[in-house]
Amino acid sequence: MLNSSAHTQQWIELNQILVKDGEKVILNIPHAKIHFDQMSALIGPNGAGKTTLLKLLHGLIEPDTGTIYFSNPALRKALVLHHTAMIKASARTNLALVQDSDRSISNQEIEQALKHAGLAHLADWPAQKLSAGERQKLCLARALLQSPDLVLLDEPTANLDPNTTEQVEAMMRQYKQDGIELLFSSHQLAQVKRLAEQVIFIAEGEIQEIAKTSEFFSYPKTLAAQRFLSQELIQA
Ligand SMILES: Nc1ncnc2c1ncn2[C@@H]1O[C@H](COP(=O)(O)OP(=O)(O)OP(=O)(O)O)[C@@H](O)[C@H]1O
Repeated sequence: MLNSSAHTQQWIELNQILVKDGEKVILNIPHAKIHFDQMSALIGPNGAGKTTLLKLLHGLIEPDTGTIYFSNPALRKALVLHHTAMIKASARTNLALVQDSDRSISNQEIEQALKHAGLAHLADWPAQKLSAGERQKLCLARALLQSPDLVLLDEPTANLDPNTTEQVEAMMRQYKQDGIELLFSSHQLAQVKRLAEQVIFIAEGEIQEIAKTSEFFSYPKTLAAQRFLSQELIQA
């Protein structure tokens, strides 16, 4: 049984989860309980199942078998995927799309969100012309407008330069300070050490370890994690 720290309030419990594509098993999680009082990072090799797990936790995809329990069934979740499509319209219009699903979001809140994301000067700019970093900030702002309790982020700073990475990380820290729980996937282990208090390590579709970040990097328990980390050290 995989269990993250036991003294927390919000958690998600996965039981007998299988996600398949035809005969191919993409996720196989007999049991895991993930607590969300800490910023959490989802790490693992390419193709391990990180994006699929984020989509599953969000509810964007259903498991083939198994159940997912939330400590709070009304938990509001937002998902920021690595490549988010933009419609051919301004940054403001793309942000305002959230009003389609939540009519209570005011135009004033849209303007505030643009400002907080540092995008006020680009509000009328075509979204397709935004840089990767500006797009990502827009996606984070869009997630925040949904008043989520938990934000799931898929590689939030992939392809971003160090300065923009820092800005996105600052937004993530701010979320956390505002009481929003965060789970992000990343291939940047230095970033994971900087931001995350808890690591969820996944390999070959299976959650192998859930541990405090410092413990995971100092004393990885599973062979899969030891191999993963030693390869990273060789590549560094
Ligand atoms: N819609 C899909 N249909 C079929 N197979 C899929 C689908 N989505 C993902 N897969 C497969 O599931 C496995 C896990 O993919 P996933 O994108 O979740 O991994 P990941 O850990 O996020 O990878 P990466 O680090 O490379 O982004 C891969 O083998 C992938 O090819």
